[in-house]
Formats: sequence, structure tokens, C-alpha cells
Amino acid sequence: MYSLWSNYIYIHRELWHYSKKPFLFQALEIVSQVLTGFFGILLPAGILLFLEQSSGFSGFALGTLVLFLCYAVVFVSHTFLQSRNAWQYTEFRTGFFTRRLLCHFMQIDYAVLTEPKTLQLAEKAVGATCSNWVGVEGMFRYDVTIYSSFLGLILYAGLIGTVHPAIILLLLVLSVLQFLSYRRAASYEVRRRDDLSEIEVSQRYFQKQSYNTSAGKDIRLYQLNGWLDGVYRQLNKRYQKILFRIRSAYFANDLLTLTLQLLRDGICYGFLIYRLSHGTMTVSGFVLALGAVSGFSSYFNEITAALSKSVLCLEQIRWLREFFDLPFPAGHTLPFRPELAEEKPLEICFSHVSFSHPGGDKRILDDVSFTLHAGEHTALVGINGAGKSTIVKLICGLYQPTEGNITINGIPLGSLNPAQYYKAIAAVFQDPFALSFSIAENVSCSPLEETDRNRCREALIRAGLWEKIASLPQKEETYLGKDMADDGITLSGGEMQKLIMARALYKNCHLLLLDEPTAALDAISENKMYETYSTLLKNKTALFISHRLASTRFCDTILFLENGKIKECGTHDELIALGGSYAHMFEVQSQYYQETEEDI
Ligand SMILES: Nc1ncnc2c1ncn2[C@@H]1O[C@H](COP(=O)(O)OP(=O)(O)OP(=O)(O)O)[C@@H](O)[C@H]1O
Repeated sequence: MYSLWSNYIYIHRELWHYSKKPFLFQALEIVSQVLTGFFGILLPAGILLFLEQSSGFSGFALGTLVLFLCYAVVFVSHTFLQSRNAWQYTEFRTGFFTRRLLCHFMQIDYAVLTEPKTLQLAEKAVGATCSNWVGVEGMFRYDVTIYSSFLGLILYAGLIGTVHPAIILLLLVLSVLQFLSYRRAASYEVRRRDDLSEIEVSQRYFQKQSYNTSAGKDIRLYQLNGWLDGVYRQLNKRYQKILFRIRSAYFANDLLTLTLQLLRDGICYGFLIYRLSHGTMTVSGFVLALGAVSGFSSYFNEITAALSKSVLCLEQIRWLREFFDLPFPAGHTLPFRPELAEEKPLEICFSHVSFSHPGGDKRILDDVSFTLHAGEHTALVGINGAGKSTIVKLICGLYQPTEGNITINGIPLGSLNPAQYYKAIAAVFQDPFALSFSIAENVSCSPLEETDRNRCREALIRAGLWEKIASLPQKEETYLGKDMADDGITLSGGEMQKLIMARALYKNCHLLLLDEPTAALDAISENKMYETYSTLLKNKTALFISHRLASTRFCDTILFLENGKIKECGTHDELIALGGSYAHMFEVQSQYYQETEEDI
């Protein structure tokens, strides 16, 4: 989709917008690099020239001293610019692109985020910003080599041309052959780069799983280590095989390059020696021309290598651009709608909503219509995989319906700015998520200085977690996990769920979505939690998903979902009287609880 040239323009334009200084310092580094190389060959030739001119010791000493001083100034400037610029490129990579990647990743549309190819693309894009000599930073570093080698080639070709113009022609022909050979090897590498990247993505996945502490239990218990190691070795074998082929292509190129270099140097040196031995050239001129030939040769090697490496960098920049093209949620640029900001509970209406995952032909939801009335509590029940969490994600605007409409207080969900909508809703998902920050920050979802401490404590009390937090020396300022603080604590699964509920209570918004929020709670905590919710959420709209049907007695309406369709809808008593799937499920659960109570 993006050509190499457009990637080149893109990355330089981004740097230009970020800062203009690097361009000036890069130009200075290029000039200083050429001058450093030039003084390297000028010094011996200059000393010989001063000797040849026999202008006395003082003339010789003064000339040599001036030459050395110039060389020292150029060399020191070059060393300074080299390290200054290296820091500058790293700063641009980490301070701009790495941050932009992170921010983009956290904002792209959720449905796009969950597509497998997104993660692969993200891995590749991260690869373009992960070290000094690849992608973004590599491009600028190779820029210096390419431009300084190019200038050096012109300078040395000019010097050689003063000896005999035919030598330039010879150098050009041999260099073009050398370049074509290098390009053949390099384009083979570019062709295989996608294969290598795919293996790298899989390898990184296995590495992450090996270091993943939450996978640690299963890895040990089911002794997955041998299997994972075997898969990693297989991947590595495939990787090495491709690398071997790439190296072989470069080796063939190296052999041809060596032959061409020998030919070039042999002819040039032979010609120069001939001129020297016939007295048509001074010794100093001979040394200068000799240096220019070998300088030309090494610049040519550098430029061909840098060109092919920069092509790889540009390919990686393409991945970065493709990643940045992944869209934000539709509507993120829409203006805020004042009517939604009013202090009133929300009414959610699903009208003939169907949903399939992108690329999937299965309808997860099929022509679903229902209303979550403002201020009412609704329970959504159904067997595993019925589509309950999908409904929650649709209400959250994380997925868009494939067909049908969802309205919030009569406003189409698609016409709302997600940032505004998210201020009005709170959700507790099945898999609790908390950051390695303080407990208070995890409850308020904002920095400590912006957290309302009283509200935070109140939410923790309501969620049934305060007793535990109050017993900690730093109370709600205690950190979770050890990533950010050595004395951070670990919460149990149930405690974590209570923490997430405290977060939803702290937000105090008009719509609460609870996707199995009590699955990890003990029976007493679960009962207490539902009682808390039914009091706290009075006059607020709430949707509960729970497999424990005892919890549905707190709700005004129950929706029974089966195979992506609302099969039954009514109050608990109405559905029991109906004697359908809900009544059957309730009966099975009641029997189980009765039997358990009798056993006790
Ligand atoms: N990203 C995805 N891509 C494709 N299919 C998916 C994806 N996520 C979920 N599904 C499928 O969608 C169906 C409904 O999933 P959903 O999580 O909504 O069910 P659920 O009723 O909440 O189940 P449970 O009670 O087990 O939580 C399942 O069959 C699941 O396999």
C-alpha cells in the first residue's frame, strides 16, 4: 500500500514536525564524516608533499602541524556530532514513536483490536521502534552513511579523475556491477522479511507465555514446558533456515564483490605504479590517488550495504504506517451531545440487532430486540456462549451491530462520541483488570491527587473490601502488585472483583453493566453485593449477567437468551409460570442447592 519512497518522505516529514534541529546536525555530521575520511588520506600525502617541496624543517613542521590540527578539529567535531545525533534519533524513536504506538494501541476500535491480524501488525510495528538500527531510528542512521558515502564517492571520483578520466569510467562500470549483485541479495532478504517477521511474532508469543506468571500454574501442572520448548525450537529451526538462505545469497554476492574489488584495485594500482615508475606522477600524488581509490572502494561498499539496510527499515516503517491506519472507534470526532449529559438514568433500546464477528459467518446475535427501561434492573441469563457478553460489548459501543439499531435515550449509539458516552456508563467485566498503581487510583481511575478519598472509601466499604484495606499500613494508598512498588500487595480473585465493583460504584453513573461480577465471590459476599447493588442502584439502569439465578430475584425483568435470540422475557414469577427454558434452568439450580443444603 505504501511505496518505499512514500515511507521515506513520511518518516522525514514526521521528524521535521517533531524537531527541525536534527536536520541541521545531520548535515553537519555528514560533512564532518566526509572530511574525517578525506583527512585520513590527505595526511600521509600532505607530509610527503611538504618533504618533496623541501622548504626546510620549519616549513615541513608548520605544514604538518596545521594538517594535524585541522584533522583533530574535524575528528573531534565528527565524534561529537555522531554521539549527539545518535542520542537525538533515539529520543525521536522512544519519545515520539514508541509513545504514539502505545497511545494508538490503547485507542483503536475494540472490534479491530480483537482481530488476530491486528496483534500481528502491532508486533511488527513494535519491531520498527524496538532498537537503534531498525525501522525509524535505523533509517536516520543509514541516512548519514548513504549521504556521506555519496559525497565521498563524488570527492574521490574527482581526485581519481585528475589522474586519468578512464579510471572513473572503470570504477563506475565495476561499481554498477557490484551494486546489481548486492541488490539481488538484498531484494531476496526483503522478499523473505515477511516470513521472518511472522516467525518472530510467534516466537515472541511463546516467550511471553513462558514469562507470564498467570500462566505459570498451568505450565507447571500440565508440564507444558517441554511442549512449548519444542514448538519454540521448531520455529527457531524455520527461522535459521530462512536466515541461512539469506546469508547464502549475501555470500554469493560477497564472492562476486571480492572479485570485482580485486579487479578494480589491481587495474588502478597497476596504472598508478606505472605512472610513478615512469616519473609522470609524484610520490605524494601517488599516495593521495592510492588513498582515493581505496576510499572510493570502501565508500562504495558502505553505500550499497546502507541502501539495502535502509530498504528494510522503510519496509518496517510501512508496518508502522499500516498500524497507525487502524481506525479509532467511529464517532470519536463527533461533538458531545448535551441531551446525554442530563442527570437521568439511561434507556437502552435494541431494535432487530444482529451481530457477527468480522470475517465470521456465524450470527452471534440474531434479530434481537429488547429495552432496558430507565431506572430498571434487568437480568440477562442463558447458557455459555449464548451471546450475553456480546450484548454488553454492544451496549458499551465496543462492537457495532451488523444489522439493526441500538439507541440510548432515543439517540442512536453510533451518533454519540464514545468519550462522552463512557462518562455516563460503568461496566464490570468477567475478567477483572487492575493496574499496578495504588488501590485508590484503581478505584477512581485517576491520579491520587485527583481522587476523592471519601468517595473512594465509601465505594470500598460498599463493595465489602474496606475491612481488608483498612488493615494495611498504607490503607488505600497501598500499591497492587510489585511492578511499581516493592511492598505492593496481591489481591485474591474475589477481592479483585470487589475492587472492580468499588470502581463502578465510585463512578456513580446512570447505567451499570455487570457481566458476572460475583463469579469469584463466596455466597455470603455475593448475597451482600446484590443487596448493596439493589439499594445503591435504585433509579439507575442496570444490566446483570449471572449464572446464579438466585441473583435474578433483585431484577425487575429477566431476558433469557438462547442461540443469539431472546427466547423469554418477563419477571421471575412470569417466567416460572411460563414453564420454559428459564423455569427449567431455575429448577435444576434449585434442586442442586436444596440437595447441597440437605447434605450439610
Ligand atoms: N473475538 C471473537 N471472534 C469470534 N467469535 C467470538 C469472539 N468472541 C466471542 N466469540 C463467540 O461468540 C459467542 C458468544 O460469546 P459471548 O462471550 O457473548 O457468550 P456468553 O453468553 O457471554 O458466554 P459465557 O456465559 O460463557 O460468558 C461464543 O460462541 C464465542 O465463541
